[in-house]
Amino acid sequence: MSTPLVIAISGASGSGKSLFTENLLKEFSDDGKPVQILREDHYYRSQDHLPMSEREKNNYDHPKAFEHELLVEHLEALKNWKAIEYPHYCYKTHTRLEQTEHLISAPVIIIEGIMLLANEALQPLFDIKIFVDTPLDICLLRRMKRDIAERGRTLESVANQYESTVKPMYHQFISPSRFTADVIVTQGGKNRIALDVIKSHIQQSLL
Ligand SMILES: Nc1ncnc2c1ncn2[C@@H]1O[C@H](COP(=O)(O)OP(=O)(O)O)[C@@H](O)[C@H]1O
Ligand SMILES: Nc1ccn([C@@H]2O[C@H](COP(=O)(O)O)[C@@H](O)[C@H]2O)c(=O)n1
Repeated sequence: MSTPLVIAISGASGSGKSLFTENLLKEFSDDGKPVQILREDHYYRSQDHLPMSEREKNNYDHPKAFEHELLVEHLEALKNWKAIEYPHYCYKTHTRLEQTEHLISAPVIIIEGIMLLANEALQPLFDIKIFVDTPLDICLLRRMKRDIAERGRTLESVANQYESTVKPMYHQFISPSRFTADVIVTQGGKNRIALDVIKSHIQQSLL
């Protein structure tokens, strides 16, 4: 049996990574090819030991906020057709959930997240590296809507976090990581041509 193909999808928060991933997944679900999806956000470090007031102050846009060691371990296992205990994360309480999910490997594994291309230890595990490149002002507007509707944030907290960590960390870590990508996707999660090109490359690799 061949080694699973691992596709990393990165870019700024609100750039359209999740939508692009969902749309790519649909392409393969329609064809009946098993695909497994992972999210880097699930690997945010547990903060059970800290009170909420401390958790709220954390810099979630620094590479150290993620337990990348565990993600490396999990990707290595999946590449060897072994199952993993996939962590789950809660943005409202800023910590991991107690329950994990037993996840089996698949011929295609897609992982999406902001810091994937900024971490050297992860690079050898990726077969295709994609960077979703969306202007930051559009990312901010999308993030505002989403964080208020889905992640229990206020307009003021989104604006403060954006100025203090999201924007500076984007320029320090995420934006430079685009140069390690194989493909840069403009127009966010709905770029039909990018989806077709990547789908066809994956199909060729699976032959
Ligand atoms: N090309 C697009 N056009 C319109 N809305 C989009 C587009 N791409 C993403 N969105 C919307 O923007 C929001 C953030 O996108 P999402 O994929 O969650 O970003 P990310 O995963 O990069 O943080 C979502 O509500 C999504 O539906
Ligand atoms: N407790 C947390 C954890 C993460 N964030 C923010 O999420 C962003 C990454 O997720 P996307 O789906 O937007 O890519 C990142 O920019 C963190 O600031 C948070 O606010 N709270």
